[in-house]
Amino acid sequence: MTTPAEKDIVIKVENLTKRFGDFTAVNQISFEVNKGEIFGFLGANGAGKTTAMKMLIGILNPTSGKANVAGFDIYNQPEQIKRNIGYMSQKFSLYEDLTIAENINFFGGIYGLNDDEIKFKSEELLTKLNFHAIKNNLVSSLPLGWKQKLAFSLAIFHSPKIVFLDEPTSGVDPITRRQFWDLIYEASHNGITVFVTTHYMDEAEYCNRISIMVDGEIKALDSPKELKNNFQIDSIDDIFYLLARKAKRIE
Ligand SMILES: Nc1ncnc2c1ncn2[C@@H]1O[C@H](COP(=O)(O)OP(=O)(O)OP(=O)(O)O)[C@@H](O)[C@H]1O
Repeated sequence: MTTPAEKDIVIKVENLTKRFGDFTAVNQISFEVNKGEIFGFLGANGAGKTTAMKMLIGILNPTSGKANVAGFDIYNQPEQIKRNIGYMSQKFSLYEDLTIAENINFFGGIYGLNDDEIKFKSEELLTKLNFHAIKNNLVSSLPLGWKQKLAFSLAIFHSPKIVFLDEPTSGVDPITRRQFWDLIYEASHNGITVFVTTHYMDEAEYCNRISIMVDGEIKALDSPKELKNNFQIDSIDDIFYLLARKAKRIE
C-alpha cells in the first residue's frame, strides 16, 4: 500500500550510477523530489548533471541503481516517462524558421492534443506571454529571453507532472531571468514539479531545495536556508565554491 507521503514523491533515485568505460560520470546518487517542488540540481562543469538528467528522462541507460520518475521505472517504462514529463535544454527545441503560432500548433500536435485543446491552450499561452500581437513573427526574430519563455511554456504545454530544465536561462540578463522564474513559480504552484540545473547562484536561492554535485557525487542536499545553517556560511555561492573547488574533474 502507498502511504500519502510516498504518493507525493515524484522522483525517487537510489544509488544511480553511470560509467563510460572506466570513467564513473555519476556515482551512486540518491535523492527524492516531491510533487510541486522546485528542485535545483547544481554542480560545476562536468560534475555529471546532464548525464544524471538524461537517465531520469529515459534517454540514457544507467549502469546500475534505481530510479522512478512520475511513477514509472526508468529501465522498463521510459516511454511512459517521456509522455509524463516536459524537457527544455539550453539549446531548446523551438523551430526558428516557424512563427510563434506555428511552433505552438506543432508542439500541441506532437503532444497529441486535439485541435480544440490546442486552440484553447494556445490563446491562454499567447495571453500569458503577451505574444498576441507578434504571434505571426518568426521565432528567429525574437530576443533570447522571449524564446526561453516560449520554450518553457511549450515544455509544459501538455501539463506534464515534471518539467526538466537544463540551464534554461543561460545567456540572459538578471531581469529577464527573474521573469522566467515567475513562470517557473506559476508552474510549481499548479502542481508541476520543476527539476532545474543552473550555474546562476541567485537562481539556486529561488529553489525549494538544491543538491550540489561534485565529481559525480551529491555532496550537499537541502533547502538554501538549511544549507546555510549547516555550513554556517551565509551565501549559496560560497557554499558551492567550497564544495566545487575540491573537484578533481576539470572540464
Ligand atoms: N558519452 C560519454 N562518454 C564519455 N564520457 C562522457 C560522456 N558523456 C559525458 N561524459 C563525461 O561525464 C562527465 C559528466 O558530464 P556531464 O555532461 O554529465 O556534466 P555536467 O555536470 O552536465 O556538466 P556541464 O555543466 O558542463 O554540462 C564529464 O567528464 C563528461 O566528459
